[in-house]
Amino acid sequence: MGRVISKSGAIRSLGAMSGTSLDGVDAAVIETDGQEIFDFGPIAYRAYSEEERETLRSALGQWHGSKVDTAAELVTRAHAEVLSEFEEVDLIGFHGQTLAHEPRGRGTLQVGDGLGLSQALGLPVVWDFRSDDVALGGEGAPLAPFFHFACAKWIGAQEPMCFLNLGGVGNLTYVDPSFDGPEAPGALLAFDTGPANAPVDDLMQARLGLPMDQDGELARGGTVETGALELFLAEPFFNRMPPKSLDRNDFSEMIDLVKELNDADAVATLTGMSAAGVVQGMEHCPKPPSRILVTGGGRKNPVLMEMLRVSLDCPVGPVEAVGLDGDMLEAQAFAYLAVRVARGLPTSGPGTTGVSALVGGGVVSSPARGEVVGG
Ligand SMILES: Nc1ncnc2c1ncn2[C@@H]1O[C@H](COP(=O)(O)OP(=O)(O)OP(=O)(O)O)[C@@H](O)[C@H]1O
Ligand SMILES: CC(=O)N[C@H]1[C@@H]2OC[C@@H](O2)[C@@H](O)[C@@H]1O[C@H](C)C(=O)O
Repeated sequence: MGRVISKSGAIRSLGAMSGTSLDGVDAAVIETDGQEIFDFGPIAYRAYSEEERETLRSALGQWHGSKVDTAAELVTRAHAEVLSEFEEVDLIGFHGQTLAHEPRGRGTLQVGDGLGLSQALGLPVVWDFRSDDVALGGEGAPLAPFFHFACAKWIGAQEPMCFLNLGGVGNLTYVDPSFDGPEAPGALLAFDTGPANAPVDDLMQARLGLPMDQDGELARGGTVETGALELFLAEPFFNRMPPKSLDRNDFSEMIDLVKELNDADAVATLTGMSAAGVVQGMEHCPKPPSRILVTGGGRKNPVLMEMLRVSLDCPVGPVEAVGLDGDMLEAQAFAYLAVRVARGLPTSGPGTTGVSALVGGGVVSSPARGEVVGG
């Protein structure tokens, strides 16, 4: 059982993320006051089984109905399993699983029952992080940037730099650490860069029954088909000014652009598209960044990383180079954001989601009191 959340001082917060790759639940503890990172704590991972992944996949793009309910139950159960392993935690930040994201349309949907988790675990749970931002006209994503600002301070960055997350979707955060906090205009610029691993994973699954192109082995032997790459870059998304965000399957028709290609060329071309989206996105950085630190599963794909290195004129490397954990950064982000919500601090702003003013989203559910909106 955790302590009562105080108004100041360090909180041990446990964050959990079920990302767009549908691979599993990442969970990680951090100690923070909602501004500074004091320490990183234990981590855990709970993979989805093949059957569970299929259940989630079949609910993607749906807003209600039995598939959504089944997915939500599965997400809540998987989180309860992994989160109950942790001890000495004060607060939980529960992202849930995004099934649909249409910020300028029907909204954004992250499934999983935060109130039920709170009651099962006996701890306050912060959840539904994105809805308020969307309701106020923001993209609702990406939300990790306020945490990236704290990470830049934690690593002692002095110059503008970028964090690049290569998950199912890619997202980039430009951080200028000369500002005092993430709320300051100009401290952050963030947006989704395009699809990252999702199209490669989908093609590998459809053609070869494999979940990913492990270590870029197939792409390494293929050639990028430039015609398909040009068609991809002609998509209106790439001409839009940031902030901007994507749903996992917004670019699922990319697979059609490579349908005539052999497996190696098709995967190489989809990998090249992911890299090209990032390269295009880098043009929006207000100043040239001193380095790009890469997080998410795509940093383990040497072919994708090499494509980025040859096209970008600043050092590109995994976040492990500065002592961060690229498998856990998103879970840590939602642990950090939970503390900000509990303390009434904003979690997004004009530079990160395009919302017109700072927003502190999120719902706080406590086991005793039920649901309380806001921090
Ligand atoms: N060794 C590897 N070689 C190639 N690709 C890899 C490797 N390891 C992981 N990946 C890719 O990374 C993906 C998982 O990335 P990650 O866990 O960052 O995604 P996510 O958090 O679910 O997505 P998002 O950040 O969009 O929510 C896998 O689906 C796979 O495509
Ligand atoms: C709607 C949604 O869940 N978006 C995710 C997704 O995965 C990567 C990218 O698209 C990013 O915008 C976001 O996640 C990260 C954690 C974020 O909010 O920062």
